[in-house]
Amino acid sequence: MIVKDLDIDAVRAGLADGSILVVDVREPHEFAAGHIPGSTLLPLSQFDPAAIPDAPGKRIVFSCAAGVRSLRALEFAQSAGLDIDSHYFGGFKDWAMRGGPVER
Ligand SMILES: O=S(=O)([O-])[S-]
Repeated sequence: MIVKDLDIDAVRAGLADGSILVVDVREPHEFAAGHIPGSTLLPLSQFDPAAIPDAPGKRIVFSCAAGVRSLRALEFAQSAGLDIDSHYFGGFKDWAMRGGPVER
């Protein structure tokens, strides 16, 4: 499996220049309580690689609470033959702890 661990600076930069789409694989209630602005929800519990949004020109970056489920999502996506290799290893906990803006 190929894994690129992105830190908060890489995620912030990618969101700022529009080069990434953050796909949040937490559960809906976690997403509703707060998420990274511009991220989209695709819970790992119902993970369907075909449901990963089509984001031309953007790199898909999985994110969860603390990097465990996002790694699983990478595994599922790569098993399905998708060219997705990046996750935010610190996840939303890191984002919120470091003062990243939170959307509800
Ligand atoms: O979201 S998590 O699986 O890292 S706790």
